[in-house]
Amino acid sequence: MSPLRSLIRRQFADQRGPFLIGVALALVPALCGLLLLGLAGWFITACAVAGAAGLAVNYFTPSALIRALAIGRTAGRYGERLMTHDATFRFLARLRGAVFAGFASRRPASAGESRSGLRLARLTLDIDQLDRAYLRFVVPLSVVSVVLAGGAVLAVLLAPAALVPLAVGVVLLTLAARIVARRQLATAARRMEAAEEAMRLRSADFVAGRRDLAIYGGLPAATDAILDAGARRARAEDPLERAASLAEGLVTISGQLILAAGLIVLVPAAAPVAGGEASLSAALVVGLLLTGLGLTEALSSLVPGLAGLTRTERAAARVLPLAEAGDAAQAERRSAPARGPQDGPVAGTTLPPADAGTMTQPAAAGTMTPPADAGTGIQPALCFEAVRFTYPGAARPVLEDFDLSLAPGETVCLVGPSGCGKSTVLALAARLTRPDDGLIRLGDRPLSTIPEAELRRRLAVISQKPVLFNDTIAENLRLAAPQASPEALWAALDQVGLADTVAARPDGLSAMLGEGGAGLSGGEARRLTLARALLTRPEIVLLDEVTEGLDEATAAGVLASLGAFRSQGASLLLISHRRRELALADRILRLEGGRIAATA
Ligand SMILES: Nc1ncnc2c1ncn2[C@@H]1O[C@H](COP(=O)(O)OP(=O)(O)OP(=O)(O)O)[C@@H](O)[C@H]1O
Repeated sequence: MSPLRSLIRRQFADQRGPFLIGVALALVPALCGLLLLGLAGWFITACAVAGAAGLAVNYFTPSALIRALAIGRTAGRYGERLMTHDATFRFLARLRGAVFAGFASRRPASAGESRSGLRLARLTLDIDQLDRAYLRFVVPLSVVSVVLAGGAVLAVLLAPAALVPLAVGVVLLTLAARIVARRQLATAARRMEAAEEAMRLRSADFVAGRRDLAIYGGLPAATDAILDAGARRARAEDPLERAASLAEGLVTISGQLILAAGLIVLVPAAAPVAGGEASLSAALVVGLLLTGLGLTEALSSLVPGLAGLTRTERAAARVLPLAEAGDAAQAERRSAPARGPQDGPVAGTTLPPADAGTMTQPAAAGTMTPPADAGTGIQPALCFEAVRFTYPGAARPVLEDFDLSLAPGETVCLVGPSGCGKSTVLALAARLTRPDDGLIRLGDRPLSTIPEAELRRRLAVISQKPVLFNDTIAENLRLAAPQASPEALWAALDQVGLADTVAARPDGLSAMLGEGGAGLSGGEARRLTLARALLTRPEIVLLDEVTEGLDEATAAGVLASLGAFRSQGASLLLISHRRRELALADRILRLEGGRIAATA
């Protein structure tokens, strides 16, 4: 099934009632418009004929009908817009949820997947494009089909000869649809999207790197690169625009042919037959001809939908597989509470106390409880067993036969030369990527079997680039714990030494942060992410060079905040080269050649 058809089917299944009511309501203004034109034509002609013949004419009833049709057309259009747009936006809102759930559930291409922001921007644009399928294609096509079917019935009843131009008109409409759905246009649309992507990427690079570009004299070349992508976009758009114009022309010609069908029916009927009256009055003929003119207007409503068809189809082809993956992920999440005890704690259940040293969770069915650490007899909080990991396309694995064990409440610092795989260890522990071989356990369960929501609650990742959003301090904190009370937020801020700073702001917790946490210093931003993580009382905290780029005093403040996790009983796995972090560690592990080479 074509992506467009799948999309329409999905919307129909999602919004069955509003979908059909929208189409039915769209018929009201179309039919009122047609009747209005016809009645007005008839009325004016009838008045002129009556005036010329000196006859009286009842103009109250037609005037009232004209007014009623005008009101009906306006009200119908309002109702139709309300219903069709509401149905579409509700459908898109649900689709967005499924698409982003699908996006989130994908296996990351690699730990360092880049440009995901731009990919999301593309996806957002794609979803916006999908409103056209129903609003600009299904609704006008349904109206035109009903009106043409009505015209065909009239032709059969009044003059079958009129079916010929009517049929030619329909053939031309089909041709117009075929022209815009041509395969070559899909290629042009692909080129246009590639050029748009290049424009967006180059513009983003231009904005992010404008200072370096200015220093090294690269501004003109960067500007030319953006303009070049713009020119490529314009060239790719050309065939699409030409096809749209051709389709518009064909729709107009088919409208004229349908008008010709009207003339074939009406003109002979207006001619007086031998020895008698004409079967249709002149006024009625003018009225019906104007109705035919109105029909050409209805046909032209198809043009925008036809012109955007290729892009809508391509957008649907990209979005729908993600939406299906999202449906599956959401269904899995919904069914999670119904699972048996073999899956361990599920989202919403209370976790064991943060003192992981006393954890006594049952083992997952089918998985053996791993032996406790032979030396201490304590179950490790996090454990890598013979893990191998290779980046896609890389010649050699980064980690090979890699073992690591982190005891409950322990702080371990991972050191090693640049590129030896330290960040990869954190990415694997956070399940941002998965090992090729070997096993990673969180407590007594394989990491791969832990439901996503539970994993994110039990394990926090804090990187050297704090991720903060353009929102209030409270909402930035509640990202981790949406139900957290203001008291809990203040307590977390207090634990990282930020409570006084936030309290000093006029808006306190409601103070807005700019993009990326603008409005906070580097140290404050890092401490805010620590406070956010504290709210979930994680068992494991993974920290990647958290004091990088901070001066000694600020770094000391951030490191002091880590004590709050330790007092909650959490295990800390740090990556750092700095003496100040090493001093915190219970153990220092040196990673070299894909495995732990030394322990201190
Ligand atoms: N997304 C990726 N795709 C392919 N190779 C990658 C990717 N990310 C990292 N690598 C490679 O894997 C190796 C390990 O990278 P990693 O970032 O884990 O090292 P690191 O020890 O954290 O380095 P640093 O101390 O410089 O941050 C490096 O050789 C790096 O080039």
